[in-house]
Amino acid sequence: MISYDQALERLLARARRLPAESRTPVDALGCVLARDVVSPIDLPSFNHAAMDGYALRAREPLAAGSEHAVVGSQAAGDAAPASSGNACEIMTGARLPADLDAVVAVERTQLLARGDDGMPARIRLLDALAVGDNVRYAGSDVARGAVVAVAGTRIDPAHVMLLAALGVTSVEVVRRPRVAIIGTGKELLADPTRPLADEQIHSSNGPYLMAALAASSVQVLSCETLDDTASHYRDAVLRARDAGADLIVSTGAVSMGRHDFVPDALQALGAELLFHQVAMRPGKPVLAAMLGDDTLVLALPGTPMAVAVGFRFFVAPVLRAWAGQGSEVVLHAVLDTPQQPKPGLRHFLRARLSQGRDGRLHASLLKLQQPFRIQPFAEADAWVVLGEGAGDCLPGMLVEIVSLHPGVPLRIGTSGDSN
Ligand SMILES: Nc1nc2c(c(=O)[nH]1)N[C@H]1C(S)=C(S)[C@@H](COP(=O)(O)OP(=O)(O)OC[C@H]3O[C@@H](n4cnc5c(N)ncnc54)[C@H](O)[C@@H]3O)O[C@H]1N2
Ligand code: MOO
Repeated sequence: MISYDQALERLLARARRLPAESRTPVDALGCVLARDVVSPIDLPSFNHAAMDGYALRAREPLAAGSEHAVVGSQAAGDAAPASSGNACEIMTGARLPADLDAVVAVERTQLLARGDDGMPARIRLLDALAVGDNVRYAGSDVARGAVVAVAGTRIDPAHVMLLAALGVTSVEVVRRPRVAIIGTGKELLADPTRPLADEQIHSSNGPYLMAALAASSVQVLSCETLDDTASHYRDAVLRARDAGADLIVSTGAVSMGRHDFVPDALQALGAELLFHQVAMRPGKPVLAAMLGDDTLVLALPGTPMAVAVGFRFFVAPVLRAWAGQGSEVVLHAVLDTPQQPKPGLRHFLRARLSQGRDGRLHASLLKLQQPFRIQPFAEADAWVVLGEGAGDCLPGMLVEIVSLHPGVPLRIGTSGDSN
């Protein structure tokens, strides 16, 4: 049986980067940039007022109490007016007239006179004013030609705002991976609107994988639920491959039982076995195989936590490699619960996180860790990963933690009762 690290290495050795495609920034949400994005313009693109008030010329600093004639009014969207040399009424976001270089907020002035048209004609400054006061300079946010997002960045709404402000109409992103899901087991009821027979269970692995994959911006091609017939599994695998799946994730029928046909079925299809059984808990019976050069099959054990671990610790790193992203940053927390992991196995344990009074992140293992239990998964904040040689783990030691779902920041409980 190989170790988790060896298994992951074999997977990543076969993970080629997916091709790039062009998308609008909004359509690129959740996709990973294949190339750096360079700004085509300065942002802001012109010097503009940060306040509603008056634009003045302050090359020589203007003293508090100084009086100024006001000519004209400039609102956001107005073209730059001809230079008058006088003060000019101005609104937030309006382009600064070419010869003016400072803005005073209207409430920091005294209005001395209005013109016949009712417009401000003369003002007095309540404070001194210097060049650049309340001016937002062209290029002060982003300079034209600057790299604003690097290849490997996952586009989030903040990037969409930035790209839109720069007038970027298309970006090169890595094509979304195409994944097909196959659930096996004649006990499974896939349609929750139908009544559950005594011998049936609701299928939760398929919906979980659909949700987890969608949250990773993967295109889910299909989600099939099959009985325990090997030929049905082979047909479903071939259907998924022919539909263009980069990855087929199946659940169940991969262990030692009479009905665990997956290893033989994949062999019969001529798949190249990468590994079967990994020294880890949960999820030990996991199998990986290549169907040709382009389709990876990950056959996860059916037990719900074996599926969750398989997704988080095998599927997620492969998705990163396909997107040209490196491995995730390794995070640590102080262990609050003693644990005696079985030597030689990599353990993935569900934990609650809190920020202790010492200001550090603390991980408290949930009591019920059996892999069939789903409730503690929904209560957990993170995975704690214990290595094969972790030995007796005592409270106070630092342990590796991994967010429950890829791409989602760590959820941290608010109890704060750790010390
Ligand atoms: N003799 C041995 N028996 C088992 C071993 C072993 O080493 N020797 N390993 C155990 C481990 S660890 C796991 S994990 C399971 C995995 O078995 P399979 O991959 O063959 O999975 P199934 O038997 O098909 O299902 C296991 C369990 O999960 C339930 N299940 C399956 N699919 C779904 C689904 N879509 N939604 C919800 N629940 C599902 C299924 O009903 C079973 O209860 O094998 C151990 N046995
Ligand atoms: O892989 Mo299993 O989930 O330890 O029962």
